[in-house]
Amino acid sequence: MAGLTKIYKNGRGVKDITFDVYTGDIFGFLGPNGAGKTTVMKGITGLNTIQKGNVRILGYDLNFQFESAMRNVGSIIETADVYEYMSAYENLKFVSRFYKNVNEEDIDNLLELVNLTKYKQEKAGKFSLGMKQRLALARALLPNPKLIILDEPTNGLDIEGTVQMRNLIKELAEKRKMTFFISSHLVHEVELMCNKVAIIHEGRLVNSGISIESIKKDFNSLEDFYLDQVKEGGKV
Ligand SMILES: Nc1ncnc2c1ncn2[C@@H]1O[C@H](COP(=O)(O)OP(=O)(O)OP(=O)(O)O)[C@@H](O)[C@H]1O
Repeated sequence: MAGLTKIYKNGRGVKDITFDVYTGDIFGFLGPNGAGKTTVMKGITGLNTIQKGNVRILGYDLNFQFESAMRNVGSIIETADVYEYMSAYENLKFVSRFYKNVNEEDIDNLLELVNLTKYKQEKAGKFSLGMKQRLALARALLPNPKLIILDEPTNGLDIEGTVQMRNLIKELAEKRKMTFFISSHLVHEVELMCNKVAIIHEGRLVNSGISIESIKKDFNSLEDFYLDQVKEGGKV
């Protein structure tokens, strides 16, 4: 992504966001509330129009080859929307009609993967937030995407739900070689889940695409690094 800019009418938004996510990364996009994470994620999934900048996904230019670019992308942006009046199975079955080559076995495998087999026939409206998040993730995985974009996937989850989601993401990255781009305002969560981090603050990128392992050679924690970086930018 190079120079991504989206300024809303009220003057807020994001400016000149540039970084690369590489295959196999679990890339954390870290920033406080209102920093601009969702705006960037909407920009790279076509949910809002960007005013400037280029986004390439798996070699495809988002401006000119949108469908090819998005064919390999699964995403959950803002809310884990599920159809509450449908069962877990029906949710996946319904959405699977939009994709070629998804069969019953794939749906069962996904339900198993996100630990919802037991609740296959239960209405999603009765699910906990964690279960809804996992169902939404299963739905995003239906087309077997190479890149998964998740906006605050552990937001509002309890400890168990958070651990389950984190382990699931790590498992998918390791075993299925999926690449993740994940936004979060939770520094510890990013430290535990991701291998790289970019920091956004007040609509500007403070730092981009650094390996967390290398950060921890110089800093006690990602939190110390974050505070150092944001201070250096004169922001706190
Ligand atoms: N549709 C909109 N119209 C005007 N301003 C907006 C709009 N959407 C977001 N903003 C503003 O743009 C800035 C970035 O918002 P954004 O939702 O991208 O931040 P975020 O980092 O995702 O925050 P959060 O973690 O709270 O969701 C904020 O100041 C927000 O108030």
